Amino acid sequence: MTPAARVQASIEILDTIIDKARIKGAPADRIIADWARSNRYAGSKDRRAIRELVYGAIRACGPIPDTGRAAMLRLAEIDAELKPLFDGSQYGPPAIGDREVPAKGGIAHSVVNKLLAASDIVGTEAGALLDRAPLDIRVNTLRADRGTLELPEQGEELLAPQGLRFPSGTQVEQWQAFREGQIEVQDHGSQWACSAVDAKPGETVIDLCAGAGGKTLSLAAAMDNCGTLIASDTDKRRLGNLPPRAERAGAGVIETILLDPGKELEILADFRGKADAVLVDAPCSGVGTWRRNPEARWRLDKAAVTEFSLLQSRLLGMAAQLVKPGGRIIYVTCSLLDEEGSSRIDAFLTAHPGWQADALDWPIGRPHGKGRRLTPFHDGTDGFFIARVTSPA
Ligand SMILES: C[S@@+](CC[C@H](N)C(=O)[O-])C[C@H]1O[C@@H](n2cnc3c(N)ncnc32)[C@H](O)[C@@H]1O
Repeated sequence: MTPAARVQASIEILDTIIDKARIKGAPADRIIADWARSNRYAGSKDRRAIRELVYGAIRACGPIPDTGRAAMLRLAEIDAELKPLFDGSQYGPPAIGDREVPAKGGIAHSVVNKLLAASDIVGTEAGALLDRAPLDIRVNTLRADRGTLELPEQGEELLAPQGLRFPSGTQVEQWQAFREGQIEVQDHGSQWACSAVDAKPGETVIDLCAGAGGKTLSLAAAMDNCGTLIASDTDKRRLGNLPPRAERAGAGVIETILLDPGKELEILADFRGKADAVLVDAPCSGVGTWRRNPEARWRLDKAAVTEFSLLQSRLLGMAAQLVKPGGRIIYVTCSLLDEEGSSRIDAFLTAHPGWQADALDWPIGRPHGKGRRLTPFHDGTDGFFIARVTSPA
């Protein structure tokens, strides 16, 4: 494909992304993958360049743009090499008209900006939410150790004991160490969220919202495959991705349990009052992951945040019934909105007298409410709120 044809293809993909974002349909990643599947003439270099252009344009726009072309024109305002590619050539985008207006820049639409400001996310702190994320891995101690593992590239050692950082886009999935389960892709902040669980061999630990098990695998390593580790979720497809990952990682201790929304506690009845720790990695708006999903901000509205906050409180209430006396709940969201973070823990502590928030005394993040906040700007991680509360003994 010519450079101009790549720009035009990106504009068409952006049109679909914008349409789908308006109706909260398919995410950008899936739309790009679908496009690649149905346009086989695009080689790997074309696909990579198109992906860069699409994500570049999404990052460059603040509120949702009217069209893919307006989004690309916005990117052309900050990337001087793009403008000449609007050349009207075959398969390329038509020349830029005198009256054409690029989409607006900024962080997000005004409602989301207000939500961020209400949680003290402004200025450079807000801008960093749209940076490109590096590629962090966790060395899986069930199969290797950071001190001795040899990798094709030397990563930067991170503060998390098994964390290494590589440049964005490093294809670690192609490394032998990945195929052999010696490393897992996991954001540095997510590694700290797991360390808040402080899971020990022999304990009973429930990862209530396990998804595809990114954090469960880390808990299995911390437990040295010894004890009871339950990975539950209401999403069959996500949870179904966990067993093959666990096998690759040698994490034999994990048991998956599919939950029925509304009947979670019935299904987990055997564990009531038995868990040493319950990790609630709750569904949230994902504000802290905009570096990876910048288009998620076009889908966010106040009603969605309120809906998430209700579910988050319900999950915390469930977790309280699962822990044994003296047990702990670790609450994590990859959001920086207080309504999904510190306010949920405040509400939990008010509704559960006798429970106490633990200090998470770490070399990363800052205290925030009764927990800790990690941000792309300060910590170079995804944005997280992390808190640990302990029940009366
Ligand atoms: C932030 S994601 C979890 C990510 C996962 N822990 C990881 O590290 O990859 C939140 C998960 O909560 C799940 N979920 C939503 N409602 C739930 C419920 N009522 N009970 C348990 N899990 C739920 C979603 O399906 C989603 O997989």
